[in-house]
Amino acid sequence: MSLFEAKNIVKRFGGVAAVNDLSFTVEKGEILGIIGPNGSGKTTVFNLISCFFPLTSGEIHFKGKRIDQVPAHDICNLGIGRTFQVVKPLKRMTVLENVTVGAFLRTNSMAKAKHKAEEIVDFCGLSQFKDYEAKSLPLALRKRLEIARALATEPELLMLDETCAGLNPRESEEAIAIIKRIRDSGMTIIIVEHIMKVMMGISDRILAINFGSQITIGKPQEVAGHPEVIKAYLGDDHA
Ligand SMILES: Nc1ncnc2c1ncn2[C@@H]1O[C@H](COP(=O)(O)OP(=O)(O)OP(=O)(O)O)[C@@H](O)[C@H]1O
Repeated sequence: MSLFEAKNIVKRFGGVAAVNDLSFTVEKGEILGIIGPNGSGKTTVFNLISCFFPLTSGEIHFKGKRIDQVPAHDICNLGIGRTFQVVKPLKRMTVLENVTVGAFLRTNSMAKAKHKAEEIVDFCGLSQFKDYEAKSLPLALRKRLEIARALATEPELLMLDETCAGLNPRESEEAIAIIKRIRDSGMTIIIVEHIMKVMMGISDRILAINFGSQITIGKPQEVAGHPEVIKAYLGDDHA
């Protein structure tokens, strides 16, 4: 049984099918990358998985249970963590406090939550900033904090939405190094990134979508060479 399964999921906003009959699985320990041009439905897929929006039709299963009817605030409890394309830290709290809030999902003990948060802050390379207010951090560190907050909830499936967007090449490399460390810890990840090189290097499989529908799914090399993927990214002349 797959850890995660989306079955024929559809999301319509008025007349627009943002996600149109997508089906895919994610195996335990796997990294699935989702690629597609702007507006192709990647963030909507994340919002459907985290029950931010109700499905128009289809089903979502996690650990063998149907979860698409679960209230959004319970999704994290079930073991699905996510970051947002637009980062949303608790601005007036420090880095450590932000991560501690996440850790409270799994414990009522302040000491245990703080200990867990310290470990994760360290893992994400944020130790020297742990007493900084979140609002004072530059974007690259706020993005790292976003990952740390999600990790603190001890997810079994982590969804990373454009962690490298807005970062310069050096900051992107640092973010990728953290994502690789998370991968090496055995975490199951669904990742959306615009930088193809990042997606090729980090994903076990890639799901390519356009207009909310699947173009293809498979190993990174196969997907990158697929004529429809090349066409979606570069236009007809290159396919
Ligand atoms: N809340 C909403 N209401 C109406 N339409 C929406 C909503 N959210 C997304 N859409 C539409 O659904 C489609 C898919 O958008 P989505 O943000 O999922 O794409 P994306 O692949 O994540 O784009 P990007 O790469 O630019 O972040 C777009 O046409 C978008 O305008």
